[in-house]
Amino acid sequence: MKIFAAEQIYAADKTTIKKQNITSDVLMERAATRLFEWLHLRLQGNPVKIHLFCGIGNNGGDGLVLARQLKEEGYNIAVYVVRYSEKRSDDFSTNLERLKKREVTPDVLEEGDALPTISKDDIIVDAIFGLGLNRPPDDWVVALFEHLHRSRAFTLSVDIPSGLFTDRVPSDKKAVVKANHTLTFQVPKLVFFLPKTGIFTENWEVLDIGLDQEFLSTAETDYELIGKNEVLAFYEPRKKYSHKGTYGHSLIIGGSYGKIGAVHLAAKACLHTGSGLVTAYVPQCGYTPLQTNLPEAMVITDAAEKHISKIDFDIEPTVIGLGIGMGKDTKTVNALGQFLDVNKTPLVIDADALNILSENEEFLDKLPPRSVLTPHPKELERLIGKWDGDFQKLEMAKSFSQKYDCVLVIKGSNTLTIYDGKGYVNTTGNPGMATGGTGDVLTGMVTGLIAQGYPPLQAAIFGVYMHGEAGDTMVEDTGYQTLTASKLIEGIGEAFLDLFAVDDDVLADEE
Ligand SMILES: NC(=O)C1=CN([C@@H]2O[C@H](COP(=O)(O)OP(=O)(O)OC[C@H]3O[C@@H](n4cnc5c(N)ncnc54)[C@H](OP(=O)(O)O)[C@@H]3O)[C@@H](O)[C@H]2O)[C@H](O)CC1
Ligand SMILES: [K+]
Repeated sequence: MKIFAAEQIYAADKTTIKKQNITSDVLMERAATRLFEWLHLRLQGNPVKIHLFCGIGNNGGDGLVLARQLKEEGYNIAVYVVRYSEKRSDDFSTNLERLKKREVTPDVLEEGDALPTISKDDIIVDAIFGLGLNRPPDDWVVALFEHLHRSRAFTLSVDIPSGLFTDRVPSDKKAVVKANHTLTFQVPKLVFFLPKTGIFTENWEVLDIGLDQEFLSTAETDYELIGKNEVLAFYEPRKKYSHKGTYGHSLIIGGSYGKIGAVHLAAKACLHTGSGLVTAYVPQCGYTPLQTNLPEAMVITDAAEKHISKIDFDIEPTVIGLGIGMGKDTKTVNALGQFLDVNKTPLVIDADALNILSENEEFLDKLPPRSVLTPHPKELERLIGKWDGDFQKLEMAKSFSQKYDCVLVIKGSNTLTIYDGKGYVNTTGNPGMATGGTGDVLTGMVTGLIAQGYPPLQAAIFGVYMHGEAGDTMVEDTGYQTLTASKLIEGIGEAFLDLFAVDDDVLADEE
């Protein structure tokens, strides 16, 4: 699903209004009707008090229309206009009049006014600011946000939590409404997925307001949300007359004394993702544990006992997963530099190899085109430098990826894959995966996909999705705390099966 920038959403509005020959007022009515339906389906006439806080623009207008529809259905509402500006949008004014005709006159809240009492069992609808926010809210509006938060009432934000910009991180956390749920129009917003801005809404949901389909499908966006539909398009079925050679030979290079487990995890994940053959290249201390515990993998050993001292092998791998558990011994650093001088095989680079690249920038020029780099935030910072906010981070990551022609997989709760100026936001995964070894599993999976012929970008996006899906499958049995990297590998098969599983709801409809 595409993630549109705010200007594109405004443009989609305009096109829709023109092509459907409607007024903006009709579009607002449609948007607010979706909000009403959502609430009404859940509340079923429950007399709970609903406090609707409306700004003076179209976000506020949505709130006023919702208030009118709730009133008509007999709900217990209180409506407030948060008068943070003298201006009013036309559709706001039209809907204020319509509401007044139904004998609902909102309380106007201005600087210095007493704030309404809200009980924790009430519901708050936040329609104060939407996509039009262009500067930080005034202090008294921030005080109102804090008041809403202190009430601990369920807070439903319209389109976006008020105070959240679409293109920058707010400098003051208090200046944003903390939403329990956000009902966003037509398309998800990028800020729902970034670490410093995603925290303002616990959940979000898209409401289809019928914006012009042609506009939505043809517009180019900088970001895309990756779910099952998107990765299914990449999936390559296994062929009947195939053999292990058809699915490539992955070489996993890494490990050092005390960190052979990382290679074990990556190699095993690589096998479970479908690589035809997997070989591990490790220091000698890794030979026995790997041969004993992972019989499907072959093992080549370095001359040194405890760390990699020279990368030298006589096989022709399709792809190499490099760096897990490798350490940064001087000999290992030299070995990596010499290896990169001659290597032409596609690479997936993680962990210590990334840190070595950060400390030896000249190595970056030696990477084969479209190498996949999988840093966690600290490793990313070492690679691209310090950033100021999530948006600068993304721009810096895009420049880095362009400069070195590499696919950058920024690991996090919504892992973001960057390539060729675009970002792909993953939707699978859970906090149970924040545990040692899960990164090694990802490296193995992406390597295994490239081995089978998936182009690096698709392998990265698909691998990240499947990695999260495996976690989501397994966590149902284990719970967050007990979800280990080994468990994740067990879930890879389920993740593949899930790609083709028919929804229970669909089956029920057919019966
Ligand atoms: N296609 C859709 O998704 C539809 C969305 N709708 C809703 O429309 C809003 C966007 O509405 P808009 O009127 O553009 O913007 P806001 O309501 O967010 O803001 C109103 C004005 O407030 C001013 N502003 C901005 N920041 C501040 C501030 N910190 N303090 C005071 N005032 C501020 C600004 O005007 P200025 O001229 O003063 O700069 C804003 O214009 C969208 O989010 C949806 O909820 C439609 O209803 C249907 C289609
Ligand atoms: K809002």
